[in-house]
Amino acid sequence: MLYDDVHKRWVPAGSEAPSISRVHIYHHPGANTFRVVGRKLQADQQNGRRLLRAMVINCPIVKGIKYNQATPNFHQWRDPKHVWGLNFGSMEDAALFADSMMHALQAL
Ligand SMILES: CC(=O)N[C@@H](Cc1ccccc1Cl)C(=O)N1CCC[C@]12C=C[C@@H]1CC[C@@H](C(=O)N3CC[C@@H]4C=C[C@H]5CC[C@H](C(=O)O)N5C(=O)[C@H]43)N1C2=O
Repeated sequence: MLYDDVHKRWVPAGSEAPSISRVHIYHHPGANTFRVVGRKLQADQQNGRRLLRAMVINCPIVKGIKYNQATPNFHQWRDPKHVWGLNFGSMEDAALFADSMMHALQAL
Protein backbone atom coordinates (compact mmCIF):
# COMPACT_ATOMS: atom_id res chain seq x y z
CA MET A 1 0.00 0.00 0.00
CA LEU A 2 1.00 3.62 -0.47
CA TYR A 3 0.02 6.44 1.84
CA ASP A 4 -1.90 9.18 0.06
CA ASP A 5 -0.71 12.18 2.03
CA VAL A 6 -3.28 14.48 0.43
CA HIS A 7 -6.30 12.46 1.50
CA LYS A 8 -4.55 11.00 4.54
CA ARG A 9 -5.35 7.39 3.67
CA TRP A 10 -3.67 4.20 2.48
CA VAL A 11 -4.32 3.23 -1.11
CA PRO A 12 -3.43 -0.05 -2.86
CA ALA A 13 -0.04 0.23 -4.56
CA GLY A 14 0.24 -0.39 -8.27
CA SER A 15 -3.44 -0.22 -9.12
CA GLU A 16 -6.74 1.07 -7.83
CA ALA A 17 -7.97 -2.41 -6.99
CA PRO A 18 -6.62 -3.99 -3.83
CA SER A 19 -4.94 -7.28 -4.72
CA ILE A 20 -3.05 -10.06 -3.00
CA SER A 21 0.58 -9.83 -4.04
CA ARG A 22 3.76 -11.79 -3.44
CA VAL A 23 6.55 -9.54 -2.21
CA HIS A 24 10.25 -10.47 -2.37
CA ILE A 25 13.47 -8.79 -1.41
CA TYR A 26 16.01 -9.19 -4.21
CA HIS A 27 19.74 -8.82 -3.59
CA HIS A 28 22.09 -7.69 -6.35
CA PRO A 29 25.40 -9.12 -5.04
CA GLY A 30 27.60 -7.18 -7.50
CA ALA A 31 26.39 -3.79 -6.40
CA ASN A 32 25.31 -5.02 -2.96
CA THR A 33 21.91 -3.44 -3.45
CA PHE A 34 18.51 -4.71 -2.37
CA ARG A 35 15.02 -4.04 -3.69
CA VAL A 36 11.52 -4.84 -2.59
CA VAL A 37 9.62 -6.24 -5.57
CA GLY A 38 5.98 -7.28 -5.43
CA ARG A 39 3.73 -8.64 -8.12
CA LYS A 40 0.02 -9.37 -8.06
CA LEU A 41 -0.75 -13.06 -7.53
CA GLN A 42 -3.76 -12.90 -9.80
CA ALA A 43 -2.75 -12.53 -13.45
CA ASP A 44 -4.74 -9.87 -15.28
CA GLN A 45 -6.20 -10.70 -18.69
CA GLN A 46 -4.71 -8.30 -21.22
CA ASN A 47 -6.50 -8.13 -24.60
CA GLY A 48 -7.70 -11.65 -23.96
CA ARG A 49 -4.33 -13.24 -24.61
CA ARG A 50 -1.23 -12.43 -22.57
CA LEU A 51 -1.46 -12.76 -18.83
CA LEU A 52 0.24 -10.08 -16.80
CA ARG A 53 1.08 -10.24 -13.14
CA ALA A 54 1.35 -6.51 -12.57
CA MET A 55 4.16 -5.07 -10.47
CA VAL A 56 2.74 -3.41 -7.39
CA ILE A 57 6.00 -2.38 -5.71
CA ASN A 58 9.55 -2.01 -7.02
CA CYS A 59 11.44 -0.02 -4.43
CA PRO A 60 15.16 0.10 -3.60
CA ILE A 61 16.02 -0.47 0.06
CA VAL A 62 17.95 2.65 1.02
CA LYS A 63 20.69 2.34 3.68
CA GLY A 64 19.55 3.75 7.01
CA ILE A 65 15.78 3.69 6.47
CA LYS A 66 13.67 2.94 9.51
CA TYR A 67 11.49 -0.14 9.01
CA ASN A 68 8.48 0.39 11.27
CA GLN A 69 6.55 -2.67 12.43
CA ALA A 70 3.40 -0.68 13.22
CA THR A 71 1.44 -3.86 14.03
CA PRO A 72 2.36 -7.58 13.90
CA ASN A 73 1.10 -7.73 10.30
CA PHE A 74 1.36 -4.16 9.03
CA HIS A 75 4.88 -2.86 8.43
CA GLN A 76 5.87 0.41 6.80
CA TRP A 77 8.81 2.52 5.70
CA ARG A 78 9.46 5.85 3.97
CA ASP A 79 11.45 6.57 0.83
CA PRO A 80 12.09 10.13 -0.43
CA LYS A 81 8.80 10.15 -2.34
CA HIS A 82 6.51 7.56 -0.76
CA VAL A 83 5.42 5.92 2.43
CA TRP A 84 5.04 2.18 1.79
CA GLY A 85 2.90 -0.13 3.88
CA LEU A 86 2.70 -3.92 3.68
CA ASN A 87 -0.40 -5.59 5.05
CA PHE A 88 0.75 -9.18 5.50
CA GLY A 89 -1.58 -12.14 5.19
CA SER A 90 -0.14 -13.64 8.37
CA MET A 91 2.08 -12.64 11.25
CA GLU A 92 4.49 -15.38 10.18
CA ASP A 93 4.85 -13.80 6.72
CA ALA A 94 5.33 -10.44 8.38
CA ALA A 95 8.06 -11.78 10.69
CA LEU A 96 9.84 -13.51 7.78
CA PHE A 97 9.78 -10.36 5.68
CA ALA A 98 10.91 -8.18 8.58
CA ASP A 99 13.80 -10.59 9.20
CA SER A 100 14.93 -10.30 5.57
CA MET A 101 14.50 -6.52 5.63
CA MET A 102 16.60 -6.18 8.77
CA HIS A 103 19.24 -8.48 7.22
CA ALA A 104 19.32 -6.30 4.10
CA LEU A 105 19.61 -3.11 6.15
CA GLN A 106 22.52 -4.60 8.11
CA ALA A 107 24.27 -5.67 4.90
CA LEU A 108 24.05 -2.21 3.29
C1 LIG B 1 7.01 9.69 11.55
C2 LIG B 1 6.37 8.80 10.53
O1 LIG B 1 6.64 8.82 9.34
N1 LIG B 1 5.48 7.96 11.02
C3 LIG B 1 4.80 7.02 10.15
C4 LIG B 1 5.15 5.60 10.51
C5 LIG B 1 6.64 5.39 10.41
C6 LIG B 1 7.40 5.47 11.56
C7 LIG B 1 8.76 5.27 11.49
C8 LIG B 1 9.39 5.02 10.28
C9 LIG B 1 8.64 4.96 9.12
C10 LIG B 1 7.26 5.15 9.18
CL1 LIG B 1 6.34 5.10 7.74
C11 LIG B 1 3.31 7.17 10.32
O2 LIG B 1 2.81 7.21 11.42
N2 LIG B 1 2.56 7.22 9.20
C12 LIG B 1 3.06 7.21 7.83
C13 LIG B 1 1.89 7.69 7.01
C14 LIG B 1 0.67 7.26 7.76
C15 LIG B 1 1.10 7.28 9.23
C16 LIG B 1 0.63 8.50 9.89
C17 LIG B 1 -0.50 8.52 10.69
C18 LIG B 1 -1.33 7.34 10.79
C19 LIG B 1 -1.90 7.10 12.18
C20 LIG B 1 -2.25 5.65 12.13
C21 LIG B 1 -1.12 5.03 11.31
C22 LIG B 1 -1.70 4.05 10.32
O3 LIG B 1 -2.06 4.42 9.23
N3 LIG B 1 -1.81 2.76 10.68
C23 LIG B 1 -1.26 2.15 11.91
C24 LIG B 1 -1.19 0.68 11.53
C25 LIG B 1 -2.46 0.53 10.71
C26 LIG B 1 -2.56 -0.68 9.87
C27 LIG B 1 -3.11 -0.83 8.66
C28 LIG B 1 -3.55 0.25 7.72
C29 LIG B 1 -4.50 -0.34 6.68
C30 LIG B 1 -5.76 0.40 6.76
C31 LIG B 1 -5.74 1.20 8.07
C32 LIG B 1 -6.36 2.52 7.73
O4 LIG B 1 -5.65 3.37 7.17
O5 LIG B 1 -7.59 2.60 7.92
N4 LIG B 1 -4.33 1.24 8.46
C33 LIG B 1 -3.83 2.05 9.43
O6 LIG B 1 -4.52 2.87 10.00
C34 LIG B 1 -2.42 1.76 9.83
N5 LIG B 1 -0.53 6.13 10.60
C35 LIG B 1 0.58 6.05 9.87
O7 LIG B 1 1.13 4.96 9.68
